[in-house]
Amino acid sequence: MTTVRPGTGRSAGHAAELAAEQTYVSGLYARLDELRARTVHRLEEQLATVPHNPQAIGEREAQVELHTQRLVALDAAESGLCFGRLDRHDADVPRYVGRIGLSAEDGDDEPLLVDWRAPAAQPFYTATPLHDLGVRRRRHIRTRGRTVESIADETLDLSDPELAERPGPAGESVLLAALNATRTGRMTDIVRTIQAEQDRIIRADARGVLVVQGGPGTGKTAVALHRAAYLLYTHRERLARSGLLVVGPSPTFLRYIADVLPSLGETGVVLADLGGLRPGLQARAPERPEVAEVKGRLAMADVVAAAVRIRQAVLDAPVELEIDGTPLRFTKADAVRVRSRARASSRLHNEARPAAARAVVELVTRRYADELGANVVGGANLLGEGDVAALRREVAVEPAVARLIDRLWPRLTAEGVVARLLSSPDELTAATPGWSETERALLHRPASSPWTAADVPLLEEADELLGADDSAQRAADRRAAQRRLRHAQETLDLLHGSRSVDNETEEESEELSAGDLLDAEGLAERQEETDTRTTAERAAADRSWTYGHVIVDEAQELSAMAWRVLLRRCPTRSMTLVGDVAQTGSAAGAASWEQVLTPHLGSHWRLEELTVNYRTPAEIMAVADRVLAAGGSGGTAAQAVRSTGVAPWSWRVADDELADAVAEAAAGFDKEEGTLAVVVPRRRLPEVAGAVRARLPETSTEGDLTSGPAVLPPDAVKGLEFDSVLVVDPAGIVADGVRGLNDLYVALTRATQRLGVVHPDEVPAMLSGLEVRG
Ligand SMILES: Nc1ncnc2c1ncn2[C@@H]1O[C@H](COP(=O)(O)OP(=O)(O)OP(=O)(O)O)[C@@H](O)[C@H]1O
Repeated sequence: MTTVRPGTGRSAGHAAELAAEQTYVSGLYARLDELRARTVHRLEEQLATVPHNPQAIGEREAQVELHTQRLVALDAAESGLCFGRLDRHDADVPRYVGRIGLSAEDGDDEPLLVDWRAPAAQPFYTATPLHDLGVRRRRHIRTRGRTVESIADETLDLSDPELAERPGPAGESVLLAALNATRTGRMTDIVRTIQAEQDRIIRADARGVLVVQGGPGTGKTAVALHRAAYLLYTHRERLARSGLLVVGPSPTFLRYIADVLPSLGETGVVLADLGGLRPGLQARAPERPEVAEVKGRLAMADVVAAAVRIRQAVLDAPVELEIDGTPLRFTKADAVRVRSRARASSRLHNEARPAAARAVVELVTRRYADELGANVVGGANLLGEGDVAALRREVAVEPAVARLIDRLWPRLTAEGVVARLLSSPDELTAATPGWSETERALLHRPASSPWTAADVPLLEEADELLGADDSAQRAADRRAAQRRLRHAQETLDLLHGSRSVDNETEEESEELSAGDLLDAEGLAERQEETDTRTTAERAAADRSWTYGHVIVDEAQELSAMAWRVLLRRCPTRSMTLVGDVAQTGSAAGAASWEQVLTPHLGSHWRLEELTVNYRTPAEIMAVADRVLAAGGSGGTAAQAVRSTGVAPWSWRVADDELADAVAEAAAGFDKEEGTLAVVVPRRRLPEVAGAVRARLPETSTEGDLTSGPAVLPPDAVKGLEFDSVLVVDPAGIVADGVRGLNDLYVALTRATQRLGVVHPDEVPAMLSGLEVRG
């Protein structure tokens, strides 16, 4: 395939330039088709092979996975394959920038297309007239399908007289077009318009903890996701093995961002919110903020540890046992001895259970031997070592002894420990010395209560303390391995025996048999089951998995206990944490990054800031900034990059007419104008959602943002955005939240175009500048 590169086009007219770019872009698509066809062919070949042993199955699965990934990346690149071009001082041919890298078959020096993540593409995002990085001209190419619709040039070399005829903020207009586009309810990628301050963060060193602080709409989420794609590209091999985890604040938010990485050709990332982080559990029950705050305190680590220790019991009274008709007494002092020995044997409860069991069996055996071997005339015990060993075996299988072991040192699960702790007032009191009754009452709940997100760190903490008594599993694994080895040896013997030594010619004796190539151990290994799941699938299913990189969005919301969970998942501390301390809604969350990170990381983290708000128009930011100034905590407001000329409005209605008024206001938004969110204090949610749904049946409250208006409480809109936002009862939002002003700030800053406020009382003073509707 040949690809025509258009000339630099200094004298060509615009139409000719456009036509030349079309030819080039068509060439790129032809190459994409070629690669896709080749990949499909390879995939089909692999799928057609019939592997004959587990190792071959593993190899085939790996190949299938490789080609599938490649195909996903090629498919993802279809829309907007090429979006930029750099003309450079020192090169004759232009450099094209796009969603993936493409090279010509013959390995042309300059690739046909440079992946946006490659170092060679960076000047597309960062070159300026002052620091042109060797770039004369930057061209933005807009395509629809495979057709080049427009080109827009930016001149960086102002001394070039020809280029100087066409200076202008082309980059700005491309950006503004992207920002003004109607929203679909699903976040999209921003590869065409990444800004220089964002690019710096996306490409920052993967090592260490990077905190990205930025006001609303500064692109923190977008940057975090593009950084994930960048890291996967730059450290592909390492992260393919260890995996990358992206943590967001809620399932709705995860749905909202779910398309971004696949659209960048990356599918091997684990997305989770705190409630979904524990394999096999979806902790989704609602939680009162004050309860979540207590559960999130660092002190809960000690409480969970105490709850585990409480289960390592001693006896209130001696236990009477009878073994083969012989009565035996197991005393309180015996129980204390068992506990000391087990505690000394291991830090982890379940791993110490065999030691506890051994100690019980030993003590009972000694008592038993004392009874049976007692010399009636005094003097030494009459039983020999062999006799005692026989008694020990008898004791070990005695059901009453097994019950005693279970009582003194039960096998524990995290769910069992935490459920009992939270539902038992006695255990709560014992595990929380020095706490107030009010605090204990907040923790207390019925035994059968469903799990909440704030419970997840407690469960994970318990798991850390429990470990697993995997002695039975290890013994079973050993037996299975021995069986495989025996079987492999027999197979090899059979193969060897089938060669008749007498008839062996010289040539035949030179032939290698399976036995020559492989010993029994090698063959046994091949027969082991091969895990054919992808890294992401394995990581998501394994609570002890440690990731190569962890990205946390809305990181300000996490409690101290949640940080412990995430830091355990990333022992290398290669992490990107993005958030805004001015948007913290949860009481357990951060008022400042120092406050939340110092206990875990000391000063081992670095801070970057994003300063431009790409979402919220200046008219709305002016309102939101007044809320921030009125006492929203921490953070810095970001400068709005555009204004719409549309004034935000407020509408005062009677309290008992509020729901209907909101429904009327919601119906007043034109569907053509994109998505609408109605943000309501939680206590008014049912009433308002009911009224809006009665008027607009497509209304959602479940977090599906792609259909009709979404009626949501303030905590659920964190991280999201909508073309229009109706904030209902702002004073109620402030009064309800633990950090109510922050909640109101978040609600106001979700809008990309229009904002309305419907309120039952006087509008709060800080919102008094709104255009009044009557
Ligand atoms: N460089 C960019 N080009 C185009 N759009 C951008 C750019 N940066 C940000 N945006 C858009 O601005 C909006 C806000 O971005 P994002 O949600 O990432 O901000 P945020 O800082 O996470 O906001 P918040 O903290 O308020 O949730 C999104 O629609 C995003 O696509």
